[in-house]
Amino acid sequence: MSALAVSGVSKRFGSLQVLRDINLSLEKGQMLALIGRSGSGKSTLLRCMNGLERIDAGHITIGGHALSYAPAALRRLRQDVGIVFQAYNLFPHLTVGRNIMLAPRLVLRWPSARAEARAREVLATVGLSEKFDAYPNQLSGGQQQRVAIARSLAMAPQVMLFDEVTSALDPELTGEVLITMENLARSGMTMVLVTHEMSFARSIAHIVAFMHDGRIHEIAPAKDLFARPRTEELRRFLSSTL
Ligand SMILES: Nc1ncnc2c1ncn2[C@@H]1O[C@H](COP(=O)(O)OP(=O)(O)OP(=O)(O)O)[C@@H](O)[C@H]1O
Repeated sequence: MSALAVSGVSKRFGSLQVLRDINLSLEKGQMLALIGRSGSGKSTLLRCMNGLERIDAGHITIGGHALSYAPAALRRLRQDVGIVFQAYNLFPHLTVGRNIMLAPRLVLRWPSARAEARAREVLATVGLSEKFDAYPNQLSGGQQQRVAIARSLAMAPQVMLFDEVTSALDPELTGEVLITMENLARSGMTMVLVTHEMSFARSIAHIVAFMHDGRIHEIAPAKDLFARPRTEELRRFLSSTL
């Protein structure tokens, strides 16, 4: 059974067709990178995967559950699918630990001690155990992004989505987020990431999908896609990113 399956998905915003007949499937522990020009539909596809955007046609299945928009099903989906954005959106007035404990406390209604234990566990996963009592403004951008990842992990998702998570970071901080994501992949997490950084996609993803005009134009194992682009569109895109 796939950890994530997308079949025949289409989506339009008014008269603009943004996604056209998207099909893909990921096994547990696989990492997919979505690449392509600005406006090709990458973020929209990612947002459809956790119900932030509604699809017009097709099906999305996560961990065997079909996506539906009934409120209870959406709540369940948001627990199963974590999403991390370019902006970390940590609450500045709460410590790192409290930021991470918030969703388990409010959504899962966990008692404080259990939420704290979970927060310490996921903070260790991203290599920031010693920052439990720090405030976000005492951390670097890379550290804040790792806290944002930990905050998502606290809900024990089956799939993690990353939208341009390194774009706001200085290049020297990108590496630490990359290591965190590689460790997650090794632990068996299924992941989808949107990125403009080809070196990031090349070094971290198992599978890369090139989106063009709302379609998956090429999809292949990372090493094949970059070494042997099959279409003129991908060749042109890759040379524009050099
Ligand atoms: N909420 C919305 N309402 C209307 N149009 C939208 C909305 N969100 C996105 N779009 C349009 O859909 C198209 C695809 O946008 P999307 O953000 O998915 O592209 P992208 O490939 O992720 O681009 P980028 O790399 O710039 O983030 C664009 O033309 C965009 O302007």
